[in-house]
Amino acid sequence: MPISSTAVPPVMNVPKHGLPVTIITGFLGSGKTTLLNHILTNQDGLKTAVLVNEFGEIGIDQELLVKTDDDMVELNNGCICCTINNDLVNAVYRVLERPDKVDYLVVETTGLADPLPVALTFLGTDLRDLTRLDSIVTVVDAENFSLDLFNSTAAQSQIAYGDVILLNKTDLVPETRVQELEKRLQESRAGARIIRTVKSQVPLPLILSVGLFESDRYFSPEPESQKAEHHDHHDHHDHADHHDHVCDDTCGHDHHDHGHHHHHSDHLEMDGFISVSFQSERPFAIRKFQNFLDNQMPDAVFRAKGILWFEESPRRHVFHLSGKRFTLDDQDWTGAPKNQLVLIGQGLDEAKIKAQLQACVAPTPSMTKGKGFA
Ligand SMILES: Nc1nc2c(ncn2[C@@H]2O[C@H](COP(=O)(O)OP(=O)(O)OP(=O)(O)O)[C@@H](O)[C@H]2O)c(=O)[nH]1
Repeated sequence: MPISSTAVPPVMNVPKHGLPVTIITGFLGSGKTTLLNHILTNQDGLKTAVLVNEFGEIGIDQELLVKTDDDMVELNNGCICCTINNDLVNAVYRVLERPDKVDYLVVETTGLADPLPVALTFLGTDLRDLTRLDSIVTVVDAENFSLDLFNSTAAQSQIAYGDVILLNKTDLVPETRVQELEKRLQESRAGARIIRTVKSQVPLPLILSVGLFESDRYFSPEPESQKAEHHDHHDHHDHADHHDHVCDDTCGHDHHDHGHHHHHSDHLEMDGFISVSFQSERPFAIRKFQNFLDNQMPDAVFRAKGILWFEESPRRHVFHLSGKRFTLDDQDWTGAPKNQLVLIGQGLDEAKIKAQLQACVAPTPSMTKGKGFA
């Protein structure tokens, strides 16, 4: 890869320009964290810093990412998708100012993020001179994808701005479906490099340091293919230079009041998604949790992920649900066992779901005394 690995100069002399950046985007559960793990385990001597932005109060992704020294930088769970964002700018500065040289930066957005404002954060602030936006990589779930995905503007933008599109989870669908999706993706994002993957396994030279990002597309006269759809997405570097949190109209959402300060949850409500987070210091009773999954969890839950602890098992269980499919993989605990679970979907009744999950928690041993349990 064309990235130098020269001896580390003293911190003040580290050239701060030109850190290559790849943005990983893609809808909920498409395989972004899986891709990040693939990158981190195959980075081949490069020092890759990672910024992860999650939707939900609990950061599950940090539990799911492979550990590579101190390469991981977690970004707050605040939304980085809605406007030029100081949190993101500050996090990138922290990466640039590290004493040990970082060769590459990968930013994973939430599954509900529009990647364009994230890109504009790199192009429209002082970061423009310190970083080099290499490409936007969009991960698509071949099993759950549809072009009108939940009427989510973010989901559509993810496709529209992908320089590389990984058509992932191709193991879960027939070849005819893969071909149909390839055709549709090609139509909606002419010129993108589309790569079929299973478990986001892609040769890294195809996605990193590829120089596919064309900033001209973002700051010059509107490209034909995007004209109708993204009319508002251009010539916003003036706004960006202000580094403020006032939402401009770069985020693709349907804002009517452009002057107001805009909290991140507003637009997520527009797309109708909310997240419900649950934690407990006591394990679940496995049959109760099974009952929750089978009979109580609303169909509107599209994505769930968690680290689960069951009374009946000494293992740590990693739980994923995407669409209708769920998996439960077991591992050894590294820290003290506990339950951490995030559910994301449209129109969820947060209080009800929390109460249902609370009812899955196994009674403390003292409560079962005298009831016939050993
Ligand atoms: N069968 C199959 N499962 C996959 C594939 N890629 C990822 N998965 C699984 O899909 C689930 C979601 O993957 P993640 O990488 O966590 O997805 P994500 O895009 O980071 O999810 P969010 O951060 O919630 O948006 C996990 O259980 C993965 O193991 C694939 O190609 N095939």
